[in-house]
Amino acid sequence: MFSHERIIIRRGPESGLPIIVAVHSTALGTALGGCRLKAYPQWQDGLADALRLSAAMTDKCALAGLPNGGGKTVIALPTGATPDPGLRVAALHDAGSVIEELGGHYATGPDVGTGPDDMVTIGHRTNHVFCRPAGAGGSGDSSPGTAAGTVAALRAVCRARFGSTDPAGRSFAVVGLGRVGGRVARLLAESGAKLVVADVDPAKRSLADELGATWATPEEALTAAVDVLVPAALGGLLTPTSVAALRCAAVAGPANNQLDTPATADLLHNRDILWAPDYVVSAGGVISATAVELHHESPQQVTARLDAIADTLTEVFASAQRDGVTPSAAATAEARRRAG
Ligand SMILES: NC(=O)c1ccc[n+]([C@@H]2O[C@H](COP(=O)([O-])OP(=O)(O)OC[C@H]3O[C@@H](n4cnc5c(N)ncnc54)[C@H](O)[C@@H]3O)[C@@H](O)[C@H]2O)c1
Repeated sequence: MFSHERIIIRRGPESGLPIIVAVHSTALGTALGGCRLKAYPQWQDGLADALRLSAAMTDKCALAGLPNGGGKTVIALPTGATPDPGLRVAALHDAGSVIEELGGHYATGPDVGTGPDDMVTIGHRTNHVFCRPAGAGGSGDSSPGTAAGTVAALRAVCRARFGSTDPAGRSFAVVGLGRVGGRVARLLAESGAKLVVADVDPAKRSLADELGATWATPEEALTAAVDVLVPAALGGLLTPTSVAALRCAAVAGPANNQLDTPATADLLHNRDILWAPDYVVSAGGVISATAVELHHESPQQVTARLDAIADTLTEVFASAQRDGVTPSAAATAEARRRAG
């Protein structure tokens, strides 16, 4: 079903590249969604990405309790192309001009292929942009917020699965020790959790040693006998094959798009492994990125929003159990209820 409010597709006048801005919903407020700069076999593949990701942002914002809807910008590069700095600036200016035309119905931030510095460039054409570097008046790195929201989510998972929110004495396998995963591992260790950690980058082993965690290969961590598996690297970790090999009671982490297909949520459910939908768990990033720049909220309000991720998950788990559906289905139903 076609459900998007507005889609603009334009050959950028400065770059000549396809600029796609999809506004899925403004029912709750300004649509939010990052600017993706990526190579696609056909520009239409970029359009498909913009449609899918903008709809997902509507669900994410609704479940994060934000007064916002979902949108997305895609700058579609030809396959194999790496834009020179001049073309990159031109493309970001083109995207900014389209966003400005939307008059505040949509605001953008970083996504695959763009970062906080690029938001400064987009900001030459529009003020409807967030997550600029802290030195440029923005909120800077969103990963501390994502990590804090993830830990709140893990507490809700522990309550649902083990009857207590306390991670002390519980075991967690953290796969990916990057900006978010490294912080999550540290916060869990400080709470007295037992950790197995993994990363493809051997340099991350020093963090494992510092935290007193067991270092493992990503494959070993995935199938470790732990209470909770925490995916914090790339998406697509949960497949029919990997789910069959899991030895954890729950899976909850910040990695985006953890399921290879939506049907894998049923496989987890059938194995009685509690899966916390990733777009609920990882919402701390968009919450913290927009709090200062768009919503002018105090640190206390931001903390309350991050903590509320736990309440949302608790509601999702309860309604899933009540209705005999997966947490994934319950989260989608709740998002639709909130976003109208
Ligand atoms: N940064 C945020 O605020 C934010 C917000 C929402 C969601 N996320 C998602 O959280 C995940 C982590 O984000 P990040 O910002 O920490 O990224 P990052 O690039 O800083 O860290 C990713 C880490 O995973 C490791 N890694 C890559 N492939 C791996 C594999 N196969 N097995 C084990 N480790 C592997 C990398 O070496 C790196 O240390 C991503 O899926 C991201 O989309 C991040």
